[in-house]
Amino acid sequence: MTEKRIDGKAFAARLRERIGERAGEFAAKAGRQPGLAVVQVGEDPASQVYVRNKHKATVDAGMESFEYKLPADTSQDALLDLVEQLNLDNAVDGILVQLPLPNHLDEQSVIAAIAPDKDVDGFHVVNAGRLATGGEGFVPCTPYGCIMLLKDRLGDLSGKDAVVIGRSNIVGKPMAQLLLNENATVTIAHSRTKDLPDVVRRADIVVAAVGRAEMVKGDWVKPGAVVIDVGINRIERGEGQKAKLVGDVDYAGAEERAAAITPVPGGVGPMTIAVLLRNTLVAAHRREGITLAGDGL
Ligand SMILES: Nc1nc2c(c(=O)[nH]1)N[C@@H](CN(C=O)c1ccc(C(=O)N[C@@H](CCC(=O)O)C(=O)O)cc1)CN2
Ligand SMILES: [Mg+2]
Repeated sequence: MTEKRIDGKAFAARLRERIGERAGEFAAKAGRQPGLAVVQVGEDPASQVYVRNKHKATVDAGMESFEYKLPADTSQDALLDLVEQLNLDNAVDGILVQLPLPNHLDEQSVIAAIAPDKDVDGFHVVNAGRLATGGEGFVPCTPYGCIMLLKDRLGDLSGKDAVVIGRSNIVGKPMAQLLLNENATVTIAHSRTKDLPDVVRRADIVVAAVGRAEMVKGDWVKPGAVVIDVGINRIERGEGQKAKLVGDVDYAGAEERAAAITPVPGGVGPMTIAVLLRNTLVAAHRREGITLAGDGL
């Protein structure tokens, strides 16, 4: 019997291995490695971990990693100047500005400054528009990773009833768009949705991306549904104890009814970095005019 728990960590590790092989083939053809520039402003502890993990995963996959760590008081102009410099740098295929930025910086205008064809996060409005209209762009890494896990478990998503809880630009909206592109029937639920438990109970696929610890209860889940938990919530446990990570779904309750479910940690999170490498590989091929078979995976 297939295990209920969807092991995103193992799935992502296999993906990174294949991407590494493709990066080697690219380097042999192009005479250079694919390059990813990651910009971090300030010292948010979670961001430090994610940026460190991105650097390691990039190097392990045979790609070049360019890291820029700027002080928390960096000005908007200085950050925009760096982005412009990276837009013009031929060794850089992908640019990522780690979010969140310190409060005095305007995230939207920083994202807008990234060249769309180097926007491996898929956050630029041009890429959001391409996703919505069927163009060739970059899809945000976390939702793309969720779709990969869903297709791996369910195969064809056509005709499935899907509920996405959360409407952020970086997860909820692109997730809904990707599900629609797979011919699912999609509902986007949010803080003003009426009778949320009943809306969720109708779904074959539940994607929770609200950022509220264990908000989705077990008895909201339709028996046999597939549950994808995007939430990463840190629960402090007092003096000297490590914080506990939980998702947006009550895992123990939901697992009893779901056909399959992603854990936190070890579910969706690791897919984010694997897809980032995939997007960087795709960007490098497009920029060099080298064909990459399939979708790069
Ligand atoms: N520019 C971006 N900023 C942010 C993104 C993004 O995709 N682009 N996403 C998140 C942070 N993020 C990557 O940047 C990220 C989050 C979580 C994980 C992950 O592997 N999580 C682990 C748990 C790790 C932990 O202990 O915290 C898991 O779920 O198993 C990877 C990447 C916000 N910012
Ligand atoms: Mg801000």
